[in-house]
Amino acid sequence: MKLQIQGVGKEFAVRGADRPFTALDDVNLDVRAGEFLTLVGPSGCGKSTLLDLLAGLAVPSRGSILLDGTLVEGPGLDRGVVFQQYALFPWRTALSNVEFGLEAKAVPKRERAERARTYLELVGLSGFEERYPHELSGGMRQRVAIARSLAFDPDVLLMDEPFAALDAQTRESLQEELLRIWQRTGKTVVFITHGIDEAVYLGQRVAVMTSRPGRIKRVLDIDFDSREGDLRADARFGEYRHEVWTLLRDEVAAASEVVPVG
Ligand SMILES: Nc1ncnc2c1ncn2[C@@H]1O[C@H](COP(=O)(O)OP(=O)(O)OP(=O)(O)O)[C@@H](O)[C@H]1O
Repeated sequence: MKLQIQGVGKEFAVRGADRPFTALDDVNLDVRAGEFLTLVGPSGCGKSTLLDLLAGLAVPSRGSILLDGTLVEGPGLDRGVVFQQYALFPWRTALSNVEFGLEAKAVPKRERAERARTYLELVGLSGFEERYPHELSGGMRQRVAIARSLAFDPDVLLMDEPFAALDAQTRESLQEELLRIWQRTGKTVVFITHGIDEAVYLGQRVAVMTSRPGRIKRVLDIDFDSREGDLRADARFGEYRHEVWTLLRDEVAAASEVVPVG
């Protein structure tokens, strides 16, 4: 197993409330090496909280997270994180943004530039190396962010709604590219999304979360004969989509009934 999430809970202190708020409660999930797992759930169910825990940006209140059998205790270069907002350095060019992670790994300067070029090419951005973030479109910036997280060659990619801010067409082409990159590199990917189509299209498994507190409600295997061609036109795509939709509908209804503590 690449990642093991075992009995994980996360509480937050809430101003003015005498009890803490339970964002995650007893989350159990294993992610296999080389797997593409998507995570869906109603708004506020704790998806980003769970990703922060996997990234080591926060610590669980209960339970543990293991990466290759070792307890995750902080961020590390074995995990690359891509957020919804591009989080690029505005004063650095695309190339220099991608080189950033390599500086942390003490890769020599010449090799850094070469590797950064290779990854920019992989995400379809050859010719844009010297552009600054403000000179790139939203989709291009997100490609740079992906190239940056791939460049230092992490085993695991953690992605928090990376395509949510993009228009439908750009999103679809980036989804396709991400699948291609995943197939080529064999990374383990955990991908959070609001989109049911996106979850079914990208994931080999889709984990559906419950609302408040967040738990894993069900993990569905998405089993297409082949990932070539137009998956969305496959009859089974519609069936999986409906299954996830039904699981989510109950949770969204439950979430809207609950009055938040504090
Ligand atoms: N630092 C914090 N302090 C207090 N509460 C927090 C904190 N971070 C998150 N929460 C609460 O924990 C719950 C889960 O938040 P989280 O951002 O993980 O949800 P999400 O599923 O990613 O939501 P969305 O889909 O809307 O992005 C929310 O109710 C949120 O208000």
